[in-house]
Amino acid sequence: MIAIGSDHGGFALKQKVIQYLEEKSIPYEDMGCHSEESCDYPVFGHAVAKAVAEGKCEKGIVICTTGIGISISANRHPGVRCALCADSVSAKLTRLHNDANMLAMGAGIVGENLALEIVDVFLNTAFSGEERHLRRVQLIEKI
Ligand SMILES: O=C(CO)[C@H](O)[C@H](O)[C@H](O)COP(=O)(O)O
Repeated sequence: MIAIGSDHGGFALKQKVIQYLEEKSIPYEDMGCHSEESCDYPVFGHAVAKAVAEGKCEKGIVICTTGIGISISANRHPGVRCALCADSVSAKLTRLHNDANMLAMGAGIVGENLALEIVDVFLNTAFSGEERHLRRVQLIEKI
């Protein structure tokens, strides 16, 4: 199950990502927002991160205008590793190396086609599991 959320700045792109998830028959939970009316990105960053941190959803996708505020919010949750990606190489490497469990994107930064490519790579790349990467991920959690 993928948790997905955005603020008003990411709403339109969130709907495109949802369309992609539906086309691929990937189950998801839309945690809002539900229109382009102005709202506050931390509300949705926290909601998606909570679902991931509690294990209710395997991964999360969050979108705001820059992707910055919503990723900062998500990364306050222990156990959440939210990667802000604007290219598919970063999306691949953050799965392989960081075992990122959340993806953040900026709707004002990436276009629709690139965003869907990033989502596709993020969801279809497994953590490498290599010892050095595992050790570093464990060190992230050990603050
Ligand atoms: O990018 C964002 C946070 O990092 C948000 O999506 C907002 O768009 C941004 O903070 C600007 O706020 P505004 O209310 O859309 O002017």
